[in-house]
Parts: sequence; structure tokens; C-alpha cells
Amino acid sequence: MEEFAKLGLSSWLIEQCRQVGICKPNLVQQNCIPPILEGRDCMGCAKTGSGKTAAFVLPILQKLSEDPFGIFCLVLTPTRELAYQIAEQFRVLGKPLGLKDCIIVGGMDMVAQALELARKPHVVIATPGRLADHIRSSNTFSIKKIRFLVLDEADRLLEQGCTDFTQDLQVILSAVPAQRQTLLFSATLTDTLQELKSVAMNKPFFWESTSEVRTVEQLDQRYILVPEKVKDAYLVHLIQKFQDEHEDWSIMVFTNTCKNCQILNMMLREFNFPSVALHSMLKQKQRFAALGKFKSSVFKILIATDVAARGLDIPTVQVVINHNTPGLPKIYIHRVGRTARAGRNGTAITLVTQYDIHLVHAIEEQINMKLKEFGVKEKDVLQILTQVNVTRRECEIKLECTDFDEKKEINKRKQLILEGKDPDLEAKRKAELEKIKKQKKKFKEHIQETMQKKRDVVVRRKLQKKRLRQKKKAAKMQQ
Ligand SMILES: Nc1ncnc2c1ncn2[C@@H]1O[C@H](COP(=O)(O)OP(=O)(O)OP(=O)(O)O)[C@@H](O)[C@H]1O
Repeated sequence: MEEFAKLGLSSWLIEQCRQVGICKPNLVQQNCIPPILEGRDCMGCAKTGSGKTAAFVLPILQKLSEDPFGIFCLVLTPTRELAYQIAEQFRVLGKPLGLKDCIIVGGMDMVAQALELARKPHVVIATPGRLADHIRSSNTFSIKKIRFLVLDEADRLLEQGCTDFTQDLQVILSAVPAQRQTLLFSATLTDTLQELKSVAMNKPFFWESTSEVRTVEQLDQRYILVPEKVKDAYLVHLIQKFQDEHEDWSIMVFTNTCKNCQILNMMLREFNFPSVALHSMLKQKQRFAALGKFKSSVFKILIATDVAARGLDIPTVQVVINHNTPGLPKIYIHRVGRTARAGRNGTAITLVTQYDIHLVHAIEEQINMKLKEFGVKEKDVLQILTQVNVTRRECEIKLECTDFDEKKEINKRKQLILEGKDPDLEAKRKAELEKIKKQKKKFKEHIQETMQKKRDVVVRRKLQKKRLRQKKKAAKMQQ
């Protein structure tokens, strides 16, 4: 505990850490806590599960205890579940302070949130979209005097992924004071450094763990080369194997779309596996319930989209299975980082089809190590192949009978409305674009056809000339 004291933390905070099993600061904490206490902006890049959350929560709590007022700190994070997890860390470590926190995320009652914000909590933990909505629509709270702004999973907040936070971030950044301490953390900061520096303008202290390999040592990283059609059978086989071989087991399976996530969950349940799904098309209450039941081991398997790829800290997860190879190495690093956390062991298995081999090479290059092959008895997989594929098809048909696709369409329309676009106009624009694309394609094909015809004519003429020459030559020879 002395080591925490050397970093400048107060004894009440050190005692609080001890109570939750945090006895010795790890590297990111050793390196980032002192400069934060000195008042510097900080960018911290450390491997998954290395304790980055406490690296910002502890110094913020210390500063809050010295000069408490609300709203003292704003934490932004990309997913709703992560916001709740961070709030829990603040609550547990800040208990002696009587810390008041407030979670502002989408999918929850906006009026209740507005009331909570008006009560000036010490710490607000938010996803950007919902907080920006509150800033736009309400004048009952102010974040003009906050002392700390934290961007957890900062690179995700600043990149333009499928959920683009940049517009909401602009709204938020223009509502917070220029005089503030900005703390940016992630396991993958380096490719967004320029954008990050524009947020942390106060000569930030930058700390990155120096290890060559970007994933944790305790993680056993494997791949299985599989044909696309056999993937599900491999998944069922792997889960069955872990269930048979381990008493206490817990697996996270990542897949690429909400629909796939839903179907895989239905399919695994048909095989009586204790699985539950987590994706963005579920209602928020269902999302929390799914995660809660997985955390408490009621369900041993969580099938998720990348909504669960970052930050979630579930110590019991021993295995991560990538049902699809992630398109970006960064996503791979976060997904597999859901296991082997805080010094524990873990295994990650990625199912790779022949079309994904280049993705694996990109991943290996980024993480600086080669994935090893995971040995599977192919015969065992082939034995269940037909049954698995038939079950999947049945689940697909079942899902088609529900309003899943319709809901997806409605969600898309809602998103367009939130972005200030007219869904009907967008649909028209999309249809027109499609039409133009088709016309262009037809035109291109027509040109290619014409060119080909011309080439054929030239070739035919050449051939004719050649034959003529040969005939003449033959005639001469006969003479
Ligand atoms: N010094 C410490 N000693 C032991 N355990 C710690 C220490 N600091 C944090 N932990 C624990 O380590 C686990 C992982 O921490 P945390 O969730 O902050 O990781 P992270 O670096 O933010 O990971 P990710 O990049 O996946 O978000 C948590 O359960 C946390 O309580």
C-alpha cells in the first residue's frame, strides 16, 4: 500500500483500494496518477485489463475530496454498459466521500436524467449522444465549471465508426470550460494521436506501455481455418468441448451483426447451451439484464456484437471466440481483451475463412505476434455439421417470422431523424444513387462490349489476312 502513498494518494483512498483488492499500483497507475495529481492533461495507453479506469478514477477522487463541488468531472465513454461499469468504480472507491454520480446514456428516461443532472452530481458518466441531447434541450444544468473531462476509449470516441460521435462531441466540447484537465485513455490510442491532441491541448503527458506485443502475455491466441459453411459447427463443437472439460467456465462469442448475434443465440439455445445475446437492437433493459445474468454466471455464454468489445470487465471470462475475423486489428485487440484481465489467463480463438487470411496477417502485424493454430478433430465437427446447419436454418426461419428486420428498418429511420435527416428523402436519394450506379454499370458494360467487339473484328481481320497469306504461299509452292 506504501506504493500508492508514494504516488501522492491519500490514506482514505488507499484503504478504499485495499478493500476492493487493489493493493499495489500497476504500471499505468504508477505512471499516470502523479502527473494527473500535478494538474497535467494525460493520455494513457495500456493493454486491456491493465487497470486504466482506476488510473483516472483515483486522482479525480483525490482532487474532488480536496475541493468538492458538482459537477466536478465528466466522463465520456462509447457504450452504455461501460458507463455503468465506470460509475460503479467511482461509487465504490468514492464511498467515503458520499460521492453523487449520475449516468446519462441513451435508452433510459430522459426526464429522470434531466432531474438528476439538475441536482449537481459530482461526477457525470455519459455516452456522447444522450449528453449532447441534454445540452441541446435543457438549461437546468451546466458543465461550464467542470474540473476534469475524461474520454475513456478515447480513440473510439474520436474515430468515425459506424456510430459517429464527432458531432455530439463538438456540442459537448463547446459546453465544457477551456480551463480543465483532460484525461484520455485506451488500449489503442496511437492511430488517433493528432485528434486526441486537439482535445487535450494543455501539453498532455503521454504514457504508453512499452511492451512489444500489444496483447497481454497471459492470453493464448489461436485461430482455426474453417470454410464459411462449417463455422457454426465449429462454434458448437468448441463450446461443447469447454463445457465438458471445465467445471467453471464462461465464454464470450463475438459476431459481426445484430441479426447473426440473435440467430447464434437462438441456435445455441436449441442445443441447450446457457447463452444470452447482447446487441444494439435489444431494448436497454434487455441489454442490462443479459449482461447482469452473464456476469453473475446464470448464463455462461454471451453472444455479442462489438457493442461489448471494449472495456467490459468480467473477470470470469476464460475464453473469447471470434465467430468472424474482425476487420480491424484494433477491434481484435479489444475483443480478445475481454479475457486474460488483471493478470489472469485466458484463450482467444478466431474462426478464419479462406477470405479472411489477409485480416489475420494485418492483426498479427499490429499485435506483433503470430496466432497459433487451434487443433480440432475435424471428424468430430463433421459429425454434427448437418444437425447444426439444419438448426441454424430453422432459427433463421423463426427469426424471419418475427419483426426483427422491420425493427432494424425502424431503428435506421430513427437514427436518420436523430441526425437531422428526412428518412423518406434519404430513401429516395439512396434509390436514385442506386439507379445512377446501375446506369453507370450498364454504360461501362456497354463500352466494354463495344471495345471487345472491335478487338474481335481486329483479331478476325488479322486471322483472315494470315490465312490469305498462307493460301498465297501454298499456291506459290504448288506452282
Ligand atoms: N492495481 C491493481 N491491482 C489489482 N487489480 C487491479 C488494479 N487496478 C485495477 N485492477 C482490476 O483490474 C481489472 C481491470 O481493470 P480495468 O477495467 O480498469 O482495465 P482497463 O485497462 O480499463 O481495460 P480495457 O482496456 O479492457 O478497458 C478490474 O477488475 C480492476 O478492478
